[in-house]
Amino acid sequence: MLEQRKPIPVAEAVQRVMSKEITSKTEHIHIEDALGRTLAEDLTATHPVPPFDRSPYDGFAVRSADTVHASRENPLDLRVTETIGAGAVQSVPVLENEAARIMTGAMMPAECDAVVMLELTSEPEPGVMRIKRSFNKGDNISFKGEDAQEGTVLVEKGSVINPGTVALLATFGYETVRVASKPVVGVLATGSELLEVNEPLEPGKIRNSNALMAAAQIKRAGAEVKMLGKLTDDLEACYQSVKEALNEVDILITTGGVSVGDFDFLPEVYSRLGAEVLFNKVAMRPGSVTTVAHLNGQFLFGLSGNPSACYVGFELFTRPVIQRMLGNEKPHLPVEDAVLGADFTKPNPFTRFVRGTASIKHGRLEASPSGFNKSSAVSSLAATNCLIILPGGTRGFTAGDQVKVALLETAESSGMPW
Ligand SMILES: Nc1nc2c(c(=O)[nH]1)N[C@H]1C(S)=C(S)[C@@H](COP(=O)(O)OP(=O)(O)OC[C@H]3O[C@@H](n4cnc5c(N)ncnc54)[C@H](O)[C@@H]3O)O[C@H]1N2
Ligand code: MOO
Ligand SMILES: [Mg+2]
Repeated sequence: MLEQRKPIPVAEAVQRVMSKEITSKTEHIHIEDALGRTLAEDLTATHPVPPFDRSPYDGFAVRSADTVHASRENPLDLRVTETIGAGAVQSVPVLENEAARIMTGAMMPAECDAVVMLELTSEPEPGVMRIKRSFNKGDNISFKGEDAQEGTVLVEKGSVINPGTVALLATFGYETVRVASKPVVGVLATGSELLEVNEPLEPGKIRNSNALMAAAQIKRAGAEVKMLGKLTDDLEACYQSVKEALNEVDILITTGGVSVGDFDFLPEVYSRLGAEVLFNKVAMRPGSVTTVAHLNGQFLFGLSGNPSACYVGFELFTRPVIQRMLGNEKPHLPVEDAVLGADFTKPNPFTRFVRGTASIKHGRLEASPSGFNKSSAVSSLAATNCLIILPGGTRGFTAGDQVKVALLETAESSGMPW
């Protein structure tokens, strides 16, 4: 008798995966390699920024008290002590009725408390500057610590390093930074019908697109890929390869062979390995046969062979595990409200994750199915940047309906949205 699988709701399936202990490792990397990696330590201001009071303009540093009576009718002449360029410091004190010529970014002379822009001055004679108005204490100064105070946490652990974060790392002298290690995700495709990408088609065969698609998804999710090749539908070979693969990777993805066919051997492989099968049927389309097993702290994602089902299974179940291993407290896809841009009339008892294209139209998010919509579809995946979530039930949906969409190509993440 064929085993009857019991479908569980998507939220419960995700919960079963995420409730396992998911640990992360960290490593030190060079700042030049930091873009896109995830901080494993808080980025703290190790000194004030700016580190000293400095001039924001090319001009003159003055003592404001000297300028109190300066006006158009009563211009004030100050003797210029020296020129201080950025990187230099004053070499002589600025005494009463003196000013120092100073350039943008240069450290303020200790005795001065205001800066006058070059454009507001004239030079009645060499070595003398003239102003026609008064200045207040603090005018035109970039104050020590105005940008960041020492000890402030500027970027929290778990954040993805962007160019701005890199600027801060450099500012505070982090030549190396502690980041989450990228989990290594192995990809093993199963199926006797599979050809290599460079092989010509033959009757009954297709090229192995899932493995490279999954590899791209793994990279998009922030992890490292280990391509483990493809296998024919042979139980012994599948068992041996999966077993060996587990020694080489943090997470293992297989594609195909998880349904109930005569050559779907993954269920038997999990059983032989003694792995705990968290679920083998999810109330969703596509990807209902997605199976997740767990063995000695390692996840085995048995993604469907059907390309669209494989794609969706990865984004719902594998991505959050990768994100959690990268230290992300909100590891799930962000889900937003959108307006359905086209009819989708075919009802389904299971929740549908329709591959869609979302864009901002007239100030609101609109999402339409991105093409051919079967679980086996590959052609609609290129235009996919979201999954349109259509709840299961007896009715279809029409253009203009309010729907939820899970966004795939944003750096945003969310807490449990299902
Ligand atoms: N009697 C039933 N049959 C099927 C059921 C079911 O519940 N009862 N479920 C269907 C659903 S839903 C799906 S999804 C598929 C899942 O099948 P498997 O995950 O076991 O995958 P395979 O049988 O190995 O292949 C399915 C399909 O995908 C193509 N494929 C496989 N690998 C790749 C690859 N690497 N690149 C591109 N395409 C691939 C394969 O040729 C098949 O066409 O089962 C249904 N059947
Ligand atoms: O698992 Mo299948 O993808 O539901 O269509
Ligand atoms: Mg099958």
